[in-house]
Amino acid sequence: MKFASTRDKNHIVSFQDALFQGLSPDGGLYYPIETPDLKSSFSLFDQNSSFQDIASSLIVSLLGDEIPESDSQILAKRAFPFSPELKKLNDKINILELYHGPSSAFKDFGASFLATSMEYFLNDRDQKAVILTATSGDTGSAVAKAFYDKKNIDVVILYPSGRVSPLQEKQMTTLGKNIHALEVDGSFDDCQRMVKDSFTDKELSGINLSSANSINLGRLIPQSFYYVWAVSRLKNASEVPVFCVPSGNFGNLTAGLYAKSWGLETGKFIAATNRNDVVPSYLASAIYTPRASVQTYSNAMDVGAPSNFERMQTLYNNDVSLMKKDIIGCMVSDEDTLATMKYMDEEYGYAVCPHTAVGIKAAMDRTSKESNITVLSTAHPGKFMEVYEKAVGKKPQLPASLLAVKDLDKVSRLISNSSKELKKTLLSLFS
Ligand SMILES: N[C@@H](CCOP(=O)(O)O)C(=O)O
Repeated sequence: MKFASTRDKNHIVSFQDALFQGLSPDGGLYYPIETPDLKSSFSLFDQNSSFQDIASSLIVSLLGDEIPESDSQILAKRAFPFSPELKKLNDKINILELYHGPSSAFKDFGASFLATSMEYFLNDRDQKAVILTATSGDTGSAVAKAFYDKKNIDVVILYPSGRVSPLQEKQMTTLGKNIHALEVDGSFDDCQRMVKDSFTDKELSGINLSSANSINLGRLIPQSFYYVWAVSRLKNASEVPVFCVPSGNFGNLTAGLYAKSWGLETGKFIAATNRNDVVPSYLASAIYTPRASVQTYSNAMDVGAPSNFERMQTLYNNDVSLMKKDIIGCMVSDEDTLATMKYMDEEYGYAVCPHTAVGIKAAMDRTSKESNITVLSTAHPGKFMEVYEKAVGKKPQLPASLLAVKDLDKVSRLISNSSKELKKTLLSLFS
């Protein structure tokens, strides 16, 4: 499979180049130019197919010209020593738990595959890489875990000061070694802008920069694998599954749309956002107006200019009516988010994080129209202890990954929200 830039369809690269460039030099995002028909491979998967088997088969189908079959099995095994879990909530709603990996969030699937495949290709290349990542909370912690102590790779994480949960911050700032945390006096959108500016800055061309955000295809492609895994578990349902995806930067949703374009049998996708609802607004008005993000209880989705919107527009030829055939937008308020967390505890004895609550509320509002909805559960509720306590009135249980960092001291460097200051910092660290 080959990949082109969303800003120039004639700029075509291999997977390996897309992986190490992160962003295309013209500022666009790489997208798959081919649309393989994988229906027949999908039909072979069932309840007994493990996540690793599905991942390895998709690596061959999608990236087989660069990763041979024998290596795909090794890569899948190395990248995914954890798996999604599917839980039935009621007759109409299932929950796809994606937080059983090392940082307790769905980003582990993408981050772990990215780190594993970069290490795999770096073995053949005589070079070092610096991974620059913007995070509103979950990406940074997953990337820190996935790349920790990897040879020839340094990671720089930019996060908005005071706008990630205390435990997310601990996950990013306590590892040390090759993981550098920059606390930015600004919003996630500032962090994302600063990262993108660095990719096109000629003075930084001496540093081999790449990204671990969903702008990097190596992060995005593996996120499609769990949709395929979920459908393999939901095969006997009378209706095809509708996926409800809590969305911020829209990488998770875009990965699902790609899987559908490759022949995965799904219904529509519900794009569930918090008050940062630029995509639902676009679907309603056909006018795209990115804007400064506002702070909400579902902080990892506080994104005012979602990166992957560019890929979504390319997929649907900039045609909003085509996009609306596949995507339903839904905005969930902070009040409803907290109320849903409480409701889930009282009604089902099931703890959910604020982002998953946004998805569940959006799904519950659609059950009069859809009867087989799978909500992607994005993170362990323990990562958002303070919001959980506020909503439910008790503390969530913490998984081992969070207990391990809870009492460690954070080490971060505070910088302003200027691309110039980031440049200075990168040059001082890596030249
Ligand atoms: N929600 C994200 C924001 C970055 O999104 P990404 O999927 O492009 O990495 C986060 O938790 O950092």
